[in-house]
Amino acid sequence: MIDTEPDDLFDRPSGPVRPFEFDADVARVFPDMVRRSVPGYAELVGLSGLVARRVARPGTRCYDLGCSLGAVTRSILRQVTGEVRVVAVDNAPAMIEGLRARLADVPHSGRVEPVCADVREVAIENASLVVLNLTLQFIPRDARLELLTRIRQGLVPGGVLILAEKIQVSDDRGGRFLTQLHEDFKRANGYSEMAISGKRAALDRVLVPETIEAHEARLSAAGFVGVERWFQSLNFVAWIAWT
Ligand SMILES: C[S@@+](CC[C@H](N)C(=O)[O-])C[C@H]1O[C@@H](n2cnc3c(N)ncnc32)[C@H](O)[C@@H]1O
Ligand SMILES: O=C(O)C(=O)C[C@]1(C(=O)O)C=C[C@@H](O)C=C1
Repeated sequence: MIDTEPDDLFDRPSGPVRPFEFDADVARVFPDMVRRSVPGYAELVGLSGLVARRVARPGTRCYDLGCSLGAVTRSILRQVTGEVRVVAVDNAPAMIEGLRARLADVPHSGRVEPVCADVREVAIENASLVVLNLTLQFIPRDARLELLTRIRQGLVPGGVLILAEKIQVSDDRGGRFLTQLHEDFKRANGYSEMAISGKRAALDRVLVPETIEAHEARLSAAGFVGVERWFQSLNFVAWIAWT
């Protein structure tokens, strides 16, 4: 088992803001970063495996799009036995390298196909499950509908999409409260004020969140006939969408 290193990437004053990138430094600390930054992350990953168990059919594929180090891929492997392949896609070479290393001692990892590519360039075919866990938010906004439409077209009958995103909250008291609580969550997990504000600046215009309403309207526009919001922790929301 490969350990994660502690995330201290934003703990030093860094001069001009550099846009956030999924480079080798982020890949090295990613498990610690995502656990301390995304409330409910472990639960979401575990539940995604249970969704896979329910929907994956022998002879089909599960896609983990924007797989990072493969937490969702491993969750699927833990829950789904039998003839199901998992296609794990990320365009960050350091993430795919880390995924391969983490699969080395995982049972049934021969069923995983790691792919280093842009998710917009990857064919989605014969899919019983597609997972976009905290990935769509990094895709240019004008490319999101086309990606979701291709995913919907690649699903077999009964197949589902799991979409999980940081959401844009409204600029009212309730929305501001969620944002403050998310920052409290980071503080409670040991992030400094400098780290919180440094990362906020680096993510600006890189992670582009949208409202719950915008996501749900786009899922319908992409042709999904059923959309269920099944998970929310502060300003992180997940949907299941089916054809
Ligand atoms: C927040 S991480 C996803 C976390 C991961 N799904 C998990 O559950 O641990 C976002 C990932 O999406 C990847 N990514 C962003 N844009 C991408 C694109 N256009 N194509 C492929 N991967 C992309 C990043 O490299 C990064 O690893
Ligand atoms: O919103 C933040 O501050 C985050 O850190 C969120 C987030 C994400 O949602 O992907 C951003 C970058 C890292 O990948 C981990 C978590």
